[in-house]
Amino acid sequence: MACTIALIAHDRQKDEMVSFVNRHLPVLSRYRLIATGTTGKRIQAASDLEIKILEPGMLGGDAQIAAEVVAKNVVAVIFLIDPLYAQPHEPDIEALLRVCNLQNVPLATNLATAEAIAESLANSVTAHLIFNPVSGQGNAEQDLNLIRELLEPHLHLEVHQTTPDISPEELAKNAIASAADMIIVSGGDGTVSAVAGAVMETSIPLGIIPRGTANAFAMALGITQQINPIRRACEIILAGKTRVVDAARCNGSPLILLAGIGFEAETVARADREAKNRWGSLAYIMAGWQQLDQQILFDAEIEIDRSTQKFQAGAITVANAAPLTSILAQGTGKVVADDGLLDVTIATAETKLQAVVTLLGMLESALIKTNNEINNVVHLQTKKLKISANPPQKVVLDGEIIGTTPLEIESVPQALTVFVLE
Ligand SMILES: O=C(CO)COP(=O)(O)O
Repeated sequence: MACTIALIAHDRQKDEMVSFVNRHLPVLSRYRLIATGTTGKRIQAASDLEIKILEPGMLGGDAQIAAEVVAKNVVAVIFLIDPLYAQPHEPDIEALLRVCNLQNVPLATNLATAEAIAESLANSVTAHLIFNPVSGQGNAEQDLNLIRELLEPHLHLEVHQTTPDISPEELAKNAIASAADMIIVSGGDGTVSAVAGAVMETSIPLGIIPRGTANAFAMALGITQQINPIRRACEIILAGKTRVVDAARCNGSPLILLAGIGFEAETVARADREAKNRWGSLAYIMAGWQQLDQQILFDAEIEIDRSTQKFQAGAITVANAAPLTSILAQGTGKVVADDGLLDVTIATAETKLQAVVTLLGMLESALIKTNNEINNVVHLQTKKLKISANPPQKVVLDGEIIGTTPLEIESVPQALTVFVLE
């Protein structure tokens, strides 16, 4: 977490420290702040800044800050020293100054240098990385070290790891609240979707470092590759080129890839964690083969613009973005991620002609397309729709089962700014 600033002032410099902090609130609020005991309390009383207060300097506070510097957590130390007074804990002060020099951490011991550091921090980029350590099949510790090695020389990186108790969405909301210049998510599609849900409509650019099983969103945007995917993703983020793409909401949850009921949902439900670990993305395909001859039909009802149509279906997918490999979403070819439309693909039980006739009533608000190569598959595009099924069907949303039908899905055009290759 090399995104911490340490604040320390000797007694006759404390007023100076308080007014320095108040002058630079917008910059300082973007960082995690730590301070020695009395300094921290003075700053807290004079501002709304969140600050971690350590022991008073005299009781080892400087030594605690030195330990954070050694742990590479600190991006700058502002230490307003009293040059006219000898402190009883001089050895601790010397140790702190020494480790800053050893670790090459910017260190201000007077106000003029503190101002120069504040100006430099105001011009630097703070990135919050939301990292899911249990995504995919790689070695999470090695992956995180590589990401830090690649990104930290260029931006102030604050790393937040997801745990069973702390969701990626919660971490993303905290990052937004601390005015992050960019948010980077590293994990599988579920983690990317949760973070994107918090980031959508904020205009904070989103970097994606895919480390999941399928990485479908990164694939759909062309920002992943087989060889060195982490290195490639970091290079794309550092290059700074962004693209604005759509997102969607499904029953109030974020949707960046697709919602599926019937075949797609049953397939995901079958590809359990053990299978995914063993087979990687093959797990989805294998589960699909098993599902194919067991798929039962259901009565579906689709509502678009208050017009409702009923038919028998085996699978329905509603895609915001989808890689070319996601066959069921690609009714007529490429799903376009920035057209403001959802791509709905319906595998019906009837002949395609009958299905098109059934759905013709929707033509006013939805565009119906068909692909001659695939029988019984109808494709349409719309901004929003409702789907219900009888019997109720499992629903998969961006790779995770979220419950059962009914569904209400709405496109949120131009909701996400994502770092991309071109
Ligand atoms: O003595 C200090 C640093 O050496 C400052 O400590 P306090 O912030 O607790 O006064």
